[in-house]
Amino acid sequence: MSYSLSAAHLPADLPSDLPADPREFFTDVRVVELPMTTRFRGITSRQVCLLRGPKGWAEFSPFPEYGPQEAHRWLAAAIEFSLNPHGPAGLLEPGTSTSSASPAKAHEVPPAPAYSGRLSGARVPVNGTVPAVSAEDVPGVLDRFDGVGVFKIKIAEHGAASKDADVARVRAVLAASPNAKIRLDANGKLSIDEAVAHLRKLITLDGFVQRLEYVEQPVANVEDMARLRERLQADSELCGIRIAADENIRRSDDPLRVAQLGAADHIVVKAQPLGGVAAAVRIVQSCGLPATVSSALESSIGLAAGAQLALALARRGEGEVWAAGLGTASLLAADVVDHPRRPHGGTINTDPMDVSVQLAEDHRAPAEAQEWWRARLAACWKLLREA
Ligand SMILES: O=C(O)CCC(=O)C1=CC=C[C@@H](O)[C@@H]1C(=O)O
Ligand SMILES: [Mg+2]
Repeated sequence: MSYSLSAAHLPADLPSDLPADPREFFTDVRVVELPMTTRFRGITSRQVCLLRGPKGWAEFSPFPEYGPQEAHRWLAAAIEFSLNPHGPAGLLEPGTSTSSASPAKAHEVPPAPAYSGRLSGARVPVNGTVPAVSAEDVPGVLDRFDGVGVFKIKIAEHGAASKDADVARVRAVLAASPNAKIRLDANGKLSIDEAVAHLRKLITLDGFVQRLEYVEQPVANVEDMARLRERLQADSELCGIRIAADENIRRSDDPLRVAQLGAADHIVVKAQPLGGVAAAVRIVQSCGLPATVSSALESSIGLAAGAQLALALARRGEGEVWAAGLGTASLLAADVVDHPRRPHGGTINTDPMDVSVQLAEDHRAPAEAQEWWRARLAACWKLLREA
């Protein structure tokens, strides 16, 4: 199956008549810097750019190290959301589950474990996210995620050298939350051999195998993911372990390669990096693998696009949904809305929200950051108009 990134990643309903100047489309632009409760992904504060579009606020917040080619898809997502704050219409017909569709390559996919959540009204179930903290800090982190039934635990922050700390952290989560399922995320920081060695150690933990849903991006490149998956399947101790692709989907020029190579049992999709809700749904449909929606560490404004994506996939799966990695407002020590979109009872609100002008002022980013984000917005806008 051939796949063109630019066409498939951009929302079908992106207006063709975008004005030359983004300020004619976004009537208010605010750059904020939000402190975090815990270091995550190497940062202790998160800068995001808030944009008021035709139908409300949206967020543009590619990570600072991403160049315009990658970041312009994030802007497509902001445009889409600012035009469709309740999600693009007519995306999915209920009753056609994306989770049970066949993968693009005939590679045996083990049956999915019990779904980790069920859609309830306008709220979606979420996982808690455990940064690479020390084992003793685990209970404090878990407390921030009210009622969640699954925790995603970061591992391999320093590659294989993190093994002992990872084992201690995972053990602490299993002990502190005895009924929760777990997921691991290595962000591609292990080699195949290191991933196998890590997993051999982790499976010795009480309850690990039974409670593990999947390991997200254990190794970096998609070919290695396929090799590792084959190796796990052939290993009598590790054969039940499922692999999920994250970076191989959201940072790839060809997200469908994951399914074509049989590189994963599961995919992680994020609304902003994939160019919006409609584009992400198309990728899930084309991959034909079960999907978890996750955040890009957005403010409560940006999390709404992820929540709409989770709702769209859940409707298609007749209400069943993998708990989304959208509980990350709990990793922020400040937000830009009056009632942050933090998990309660294991779910988050999916409603569009208004930026609090007061909070946006309180957390206004420094002048040089304002300038940098405005230049970035202009560069990405230009690329989108040329696409
Ligand atoms: O999925 C989650 O539980 C939370 C979101 C999350 O883990 C991430 C958000 C932003 C950047 C990423 O490095 C990271 C991820 O790898 O999934
Ligand atoms: Mg990840």
